[in-house]
Amino acid sequence: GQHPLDVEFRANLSGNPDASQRNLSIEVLASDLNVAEGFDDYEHTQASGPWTHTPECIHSDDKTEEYCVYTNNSFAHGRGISFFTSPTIAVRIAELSAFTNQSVHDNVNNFEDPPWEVRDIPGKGNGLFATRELHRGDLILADTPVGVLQSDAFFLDYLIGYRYLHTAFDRLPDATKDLVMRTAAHSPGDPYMERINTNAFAGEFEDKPHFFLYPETSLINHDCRPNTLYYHDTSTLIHATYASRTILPGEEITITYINILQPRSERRAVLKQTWKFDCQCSLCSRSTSSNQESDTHIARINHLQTHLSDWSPTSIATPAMAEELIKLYELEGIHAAIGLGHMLAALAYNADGDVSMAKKHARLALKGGVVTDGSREKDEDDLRALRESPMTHWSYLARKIQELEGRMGKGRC
Ligand SMILES: C[S@@+](CC[C@H](N)C(=O)[O-])C[C@H]1O[C@@H](n2cnc3c(N)ncnc32)[C@H](O)[C@@H]1O
Repeated sequence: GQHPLDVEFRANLSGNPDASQRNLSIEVLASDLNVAEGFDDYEHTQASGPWTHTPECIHSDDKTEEYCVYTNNSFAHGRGISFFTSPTIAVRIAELSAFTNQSVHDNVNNFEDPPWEVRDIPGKGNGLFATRELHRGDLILADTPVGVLQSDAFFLDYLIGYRYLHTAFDRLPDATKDLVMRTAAHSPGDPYMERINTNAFAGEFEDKPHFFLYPETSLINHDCRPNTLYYHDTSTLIHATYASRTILPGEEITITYINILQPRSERRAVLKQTWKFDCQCSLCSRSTSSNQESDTHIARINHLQTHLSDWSPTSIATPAMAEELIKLYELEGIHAAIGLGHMLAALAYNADGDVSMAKKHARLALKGGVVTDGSREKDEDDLRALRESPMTHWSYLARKIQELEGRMGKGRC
């Protein structure tokens, strides 16, 4: 599993240079949609599932790849949703609780009395500002995506992909289309594609890369030391953003668009390239010496995380490394990772046979909230098992045993 801080959640979808290298049997990109060859636009006649419109499909010349627009415009009590994805994935989508149990969306997309207001900030556009004091774990907003798009679908032919993108959004209810058009577009170009590029989250869905557009979450600006963390539930499709520390009224609510465990220069380069702004965030605008110190901490954090996640026989991880990691997260203000730090500490202590320290950190990890690969439930179940019964947990003495086996192995040779 990957830690969320290791994942770039937002990335650029248009004009991917890899497209030409992909091994697809497709015609050369046609300059005019009307003369594009090699594609059959056709409608699926055996459409089934929760779709309110007939899926519209595109496929590669050799028919090994097919992608369709699937819309349900009553999704989430009338907000609607469109997918541009493969038929096999659409079958799986129809089975999600998001479609089989409408009540999962009873308390989302509700912005009647939010703990924030939208303000326009010079140089940043709109942003969210807290109107009440928020504490770690408080919900800031939860919304469902209006567009979910498999990136591969665009590699067949960008221009035709754009047309399907338009079909996907045009089929949504008018109020939802307005929400989409109210999100920012940082570059001129196709209005929908630019909104995806500026606002969408990139993630895996059914093991394939997809982009998710959440209209309200899109209002949150970036900070390299954000005061929130977020979870995406792949079953309900709800994206929920929570406070990761105390946020005072009037303070801007921020998330990170990038892996924040990179040095300042790299962070700024990605933000400039993908989101077209020069980052002046709380961290980036500190003095050079303060940033050099932070870069050193970040390098050390990456080093410690790597070792503490290493369960191979050659792992050199120790509980002391986990304690150092937690201190560094705190020192650097990486609040979202505190739960992860305690989880790594719980495992490191248990792997060393220190059951009482393992239990203590398992408790703190559960309290802090932890998500390593997008599945909070999985991590929490594992931590609860560790807290209840450390000696039967998979991690118990794991590194000690490996160390012993290593020594015995050497002895035998
Ligand atoms: C997802 S949108 C955020 C909301 C946006 N400000 C709006 O008006 O709707 C991303 C865009 O906001 C701007 N932005 C986000 N964070 C920023 C920051 N820290 N500094 C300057 N601009 C920022 C950039 O133009 C970026 O492409």
